[in-house]
Amino acid sequence: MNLKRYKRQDSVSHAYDYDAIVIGAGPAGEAAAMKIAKSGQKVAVIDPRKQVGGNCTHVGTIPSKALRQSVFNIIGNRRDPILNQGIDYHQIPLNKVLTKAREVVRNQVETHTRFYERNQIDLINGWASFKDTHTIHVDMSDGTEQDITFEQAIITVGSRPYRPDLLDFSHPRVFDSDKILQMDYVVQRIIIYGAGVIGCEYASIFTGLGYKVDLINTQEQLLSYLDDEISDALSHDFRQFGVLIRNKEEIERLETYDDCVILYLKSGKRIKSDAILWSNGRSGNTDSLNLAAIGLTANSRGQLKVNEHYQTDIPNIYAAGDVIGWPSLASAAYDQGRCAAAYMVGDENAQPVRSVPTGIYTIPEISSIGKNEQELTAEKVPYEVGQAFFKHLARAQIIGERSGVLKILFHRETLEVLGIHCYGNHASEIIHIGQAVMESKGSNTLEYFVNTTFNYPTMAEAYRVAALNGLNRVF
Ligand SMILES: Cc1cc2nc3c(=O)[nH]c(=O)nc-3n(C[C@H](O)[C@H](O)[C@H](O)COP(=O)(O)OP(=O)(O)OC[C@H]3O[C@@H](n4cnc5c(N)ncnc54)[C@H](O)[C@@H]3O)c2cc1C
Ligand SMILES: NC(=O)c1ccc[n+]([C@@H]2O[C@H](COP(=O)([O-])OP(=O)(O)OC[C@H]3O[C@@H](n4cnc5c(N)ncnc54)[C@H](O)[C@@H]3O)[C@@H](O)[C@H]2O)c1
Repeated sequence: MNLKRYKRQDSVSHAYDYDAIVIGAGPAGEAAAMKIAKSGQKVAVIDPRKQVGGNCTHVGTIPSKALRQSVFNIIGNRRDPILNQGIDYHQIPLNKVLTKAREVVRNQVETHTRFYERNQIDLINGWASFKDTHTIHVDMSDGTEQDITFEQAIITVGSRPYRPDLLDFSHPRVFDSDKILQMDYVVQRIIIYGAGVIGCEYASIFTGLGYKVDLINTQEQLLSYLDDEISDALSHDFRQFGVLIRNKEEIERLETYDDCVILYLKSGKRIKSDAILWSNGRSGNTDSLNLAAIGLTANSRGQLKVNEHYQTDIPNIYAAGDVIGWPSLASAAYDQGRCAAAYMVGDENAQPVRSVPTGIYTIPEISSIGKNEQELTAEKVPYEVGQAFFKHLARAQIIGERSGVLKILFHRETLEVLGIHCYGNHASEIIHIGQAVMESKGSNTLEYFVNTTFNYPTMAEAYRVAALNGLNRVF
């Protein structure tokens, strides 16, 4: 254990304005603030946004997921002869499709603001930067400035899209994942540069709206950390929906015009399109924090190093969420923030975040937990596969989800569940049944799924079907 305990001196603590300061009101900051407040300490959260929720609520997870749902509904309506009203979605700019998303953001902000109020957490509206290890300077949104002293602090400033100098993001046809939410004109074609999670999710959204998508991937295959079969299924479906995927390509330059952009690739290819969405990575928001004043440095991606208690090299300063890198998910950010705060208030039994499921909201969804086939093969683990195809499930047929698969990877001798991979709608929900079984000591084997009666008809039944399929392969 590498905990550098910061000794709390009661006589000194009252000399500070706050027991703890949280810098950033995203999921990591919110969770940390709640935990600290519930432990009876005086805490304030600083954020330049007038509303809580962080990038997660305003430009990241929430708007992109709500947008995806609107597009999913549009696709469903288009396929349904009764609901299809002949609307030409090509004529609707993206920022109009976002109407529902804005309502969700509003509701989320209201809900979370109440959490802060009920727990008497002070919200300070401004940019924070360090003066020393116990003083934070705030450039307040009303133009004033103030210095606030604290006993401990946690940095939860999140991340922003990485913007290479090569591109002019002020041009109306050049977007990143924040700016795309304001796209107010109609396009027929779009280039997505970067086929990470954001690039793939937006490829689904744009094809759902009927745009032609050129997806430029700098890697050899889509989302290479996924099980190969799932990654292949995604590539196959993307191509079916009209996405032109170009793997192992790299930008040379981008020419921008009033009515189009032209992307030149190092391989010599050129692609002309109406606009480009750059989705190639993110950087931690550490540059405005004046870290030099406390002797901390961030890496080249603006991220901070922490120990297993989310403590930076400065004992009274912690960090959590996107600013510490892996896994850069809202799901994990919340748990990391709460766990870091637990250590801050002296609870040493808190468990750091280690096992995180993948939930990718392409259309259809992808979700997984545990090892994939490539990893198990490389480790020479004697594993077997059980599969359930959605098209054979009664529930899937009823709701019209014909494409999709659930794969369970298990040890062929002990039957221990080693990995679960799901491709198909509701995958991000379905995965949690398998996750619970994998985490339950003593009953984490395939037998659980065989000996359990599932509601019928359900998507969850896929577990029993896949388990029996897998057992039939064991000899
Ligand atoms: C398009 C997109 C889709 C995503 N989809 C998903 C998804 O489906 N599921 C998922 O789990 N994750 C998803 N993510 C990732 C998720 O949004 C992030 O992991 C999450 O927002 C990280 O939370 P955080 O608390 O670390 O910081 P953030 O949400 O980034 O919030 C940080 C806050 O700190 C504030 N701040 C920055 N600098 C300062 C400063 N100097 N002083 C004071 N405040 C400051 C910022 O204003 C911001 O409000 C997505 C991200 C993007 C971009
Ligand atoms: N459904 C979800 O869970 C979901 C959805 C969207 C985004 N996210 C999160 O948002 C994050 C960003 O997603 P993404 O698709 O932009 O990127 P990514 O992290 O998948 O990476 C895309 C590519 O950019 C490169 N890169 C990353 N940061 C860079 C930097 N600062 N400078 C140069 N290159 C860099 C990476 O090496 C990779 O080749 C991911 O970590 C992801 O977890 C999650």
